[in-house]
Amino acid sequence: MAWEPCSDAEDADTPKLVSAGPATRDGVQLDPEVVIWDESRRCFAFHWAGLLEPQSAKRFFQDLQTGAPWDQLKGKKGQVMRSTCWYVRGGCSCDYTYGDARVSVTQKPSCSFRRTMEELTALVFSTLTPKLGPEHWPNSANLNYYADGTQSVGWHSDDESLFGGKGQDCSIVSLSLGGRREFWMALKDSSMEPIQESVVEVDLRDGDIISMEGLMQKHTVHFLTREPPQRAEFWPPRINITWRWVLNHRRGCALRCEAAPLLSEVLPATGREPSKHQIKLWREGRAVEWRSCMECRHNGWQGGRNCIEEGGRWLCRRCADSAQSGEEERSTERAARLLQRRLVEKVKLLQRRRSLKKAWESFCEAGLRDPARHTPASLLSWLETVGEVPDDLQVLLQKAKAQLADATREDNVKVCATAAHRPGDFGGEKKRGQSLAGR
Ligand SMILES: O=C(O)CCC(=O)C(=O)O
Ligand SMILES: [Fe+2]
Repeated sequence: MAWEPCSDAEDADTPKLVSAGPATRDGVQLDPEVVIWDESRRCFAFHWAGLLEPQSAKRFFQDLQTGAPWDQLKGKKGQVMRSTCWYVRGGCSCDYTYGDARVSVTQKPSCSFRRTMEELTALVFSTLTPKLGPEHWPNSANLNYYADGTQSVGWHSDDESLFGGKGQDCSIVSLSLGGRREFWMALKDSSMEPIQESVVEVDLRDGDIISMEGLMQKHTVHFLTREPPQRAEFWPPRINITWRWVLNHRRGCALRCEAAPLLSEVLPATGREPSKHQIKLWREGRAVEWRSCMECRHNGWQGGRNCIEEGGRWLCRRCADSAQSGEEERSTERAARLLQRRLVEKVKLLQRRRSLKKAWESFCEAGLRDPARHTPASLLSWLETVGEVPDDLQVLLQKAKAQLADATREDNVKVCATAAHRPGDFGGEKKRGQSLAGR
């Protein structure tokens, strides 16, 4: 079964989703990609590429990398699986237990860590869901630090009773900072194992948000893939923050007796027409087999991942994409060049006004006054500061900013991809990856 609607449907009330925002940055609406819209199971997931702008993503990454009270989680053989940290806010003091780990609240988080988390929470939720008052923002966040590609999280659901996600709608909002990693979601079978054919693969990059809402934690599991140790260093560190709403507070927590309103009661109606069943499966109806990709031999899970047959070879999504993307890349480059030329001309034109010439010169404090030597991102940011982005470029501006942000991130990622796609002799793992308890 790929991901068909189920006959034993869940409650069909229109979902009230944090993801219905609508997310808005600088007055411009940012529409997510629908990754999962399954009304029959009440499962919803959305992806915003680059919701955080690269400069703030970078600053928050640095602040958290050095300032969060990380605890290393170790596997049975003593290897570091990842580092974690649990943050509570708004009066909640609950610990978080999952698998065989209990993540205690840091007794006295440093002022600077608290400040960073509060600032980040405010930035993310005022952008993502501007209609939701701060009093309804999530009261907790789980943070993960992955030092390289070997560190990951095994298949699991965040279905602990703390969040009530087995019986009622439960929203989780996840922010990625730093290196790109692959995030997989799948329907789970009766033994909590992922159903391989239903695996949905998403690349998460710096500044991206992915949400899981409704009954995702009841029906699905998710996973952050691991890269083989031979190429671990090609995967830059990544931080992930998943905000959650603790509903069932523990004994001893001041919020235990407070009847918090259900998030669904305070959220505005979705405004989104209930749509057809929509699952982002990359292979578009083509037959898949679970096997080791013949190109990259990525270890995926249980020795493989979904692959399609391409010219007699079985390739994973990433390798099939790079086999087909030559032409696409050229047209993206061409579009970027045309945009750059247009922006240069605009800046030159504006410099004929004395006040704007001065503004441009002070913007170019490092001495690069020739607009042609600036990147489109820099030209755009100056045009924005002087309120001179032409109307017809507004939409393009947002798109270009996202693309440029992506391209900047891709610089890093290209290094990884080159290495990751180098055929190697590191065979897929034959053993099962991580168990749920060992996540
Ligand atoms: O790092 C990620 O993207 C996933 C983290 C996660 O699933 C969790 O913290 O429960
Ligand atoms: Fe999770």
